Amino acid sequence: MFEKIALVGIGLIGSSLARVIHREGLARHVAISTRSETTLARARELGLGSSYTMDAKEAVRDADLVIVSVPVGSSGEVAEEIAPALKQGAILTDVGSTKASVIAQMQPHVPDGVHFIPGHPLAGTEKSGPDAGFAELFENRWCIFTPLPGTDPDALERLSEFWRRCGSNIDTMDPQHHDMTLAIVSHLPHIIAYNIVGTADDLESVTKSEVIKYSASGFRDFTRLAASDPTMWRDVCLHNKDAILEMLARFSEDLASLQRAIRWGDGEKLFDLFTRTRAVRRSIIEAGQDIDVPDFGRQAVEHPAKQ
Ligand SMILES: NC(=O)C1=CN([C@@H]2O[C@H](COP(=O)(O)OP(=O)(O)OC[C@H]3O[C@@H](n4cnc5c(N)ncnc54)[C@H](O)[C@@H]3O)[C@@H](O)[C@H]2O)C=CC1
Ligand SMILES: O=C(O)C(=O)Cc1ccc(O)cc1
Repeated sequence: MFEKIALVGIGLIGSSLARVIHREGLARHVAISTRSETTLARARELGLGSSYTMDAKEAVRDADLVIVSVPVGSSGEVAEEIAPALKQGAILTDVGSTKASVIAQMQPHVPDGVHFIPGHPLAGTEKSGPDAGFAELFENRWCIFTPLPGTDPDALERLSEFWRRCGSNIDTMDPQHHDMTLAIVSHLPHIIAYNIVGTADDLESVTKSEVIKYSASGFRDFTRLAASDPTMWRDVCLHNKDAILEMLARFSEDLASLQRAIRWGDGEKLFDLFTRTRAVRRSIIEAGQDIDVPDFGRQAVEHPAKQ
């Protein structure tokens, strides 16, 4: 599909892209660049690309597609660094979990004649680094684009086709809508997980070994999310602040209402809420969106409805 693809950042997402690009033969040359020497050496050991450099400018030179896969707080500095070396007509995209902030950071540096199309694959795990990636990560997952006004339709179609070849389904929306939606479906669940595991870790009446020994699967599910990369999630919180605070405010109100129902023995209210939420889970399954992640996401479980 492309003569040369440059991957800036080669962690979970960048290395998964490298693997699927190789498997599907999507580029003749894959240039890999990252800031950390150790990570770059590991990427080389894993044979993830065709060339390796600490100099992002060198990696993106002559690339037809440049994919920036770094924590969202670093996207501005990366854009500034690579801008002078971007080829005319190249497509520049990212995979960041927040969109309005990434656009605000990157767009000012994008030269005329380069097609900047912000993107976000809704696919990941709690792991990070080049060893954590796998070629199947994007299979049957959504990739959302938040194109800027005036985006070249041909460039958008080319990038969409690339992600389809990686296994994803494509959707487009505006960045604010993306950030509000992701705040409730992804960012809040992670924040809640960090909080509950932190609360359990603080408990003095229950020893740490009891938390580990008796952790039921509900708590264990939270610990998986709470094991996610601290740099990445610090940046998500700082760069989707307004939407997250809005969702946290709603969540806190609803939690207070739930707390009151428990305090006053309002079983009917509890039963009604739990019935409503059970229906949400059923709708997800019926929509074929129930992609379970046993073995930390390495095997997508086929849902019976899709067989
Ligand atoms: N982990 C996940 O489940 C998902 C992550 N994302 C987004 O993908 C992006 C990358 O995340 P991961 O691959 O999970 O992170 P990661 O921690 O596995 O990898 C990050 C990579 O970026 C490099 N890096 C950091 N700062 C840099 C800089 N200033 N210049 C050049 N390279 C730099 C690191 O050396 C590393 O190679 C983030 O923006 C994240 O929000 C999107 C979907 C899912
Ligand atoms: O590990 C999980 O369950 C995730 O939710 C992964 C994830 C993290 C961040 C994203 O922007 C998209 C997907």
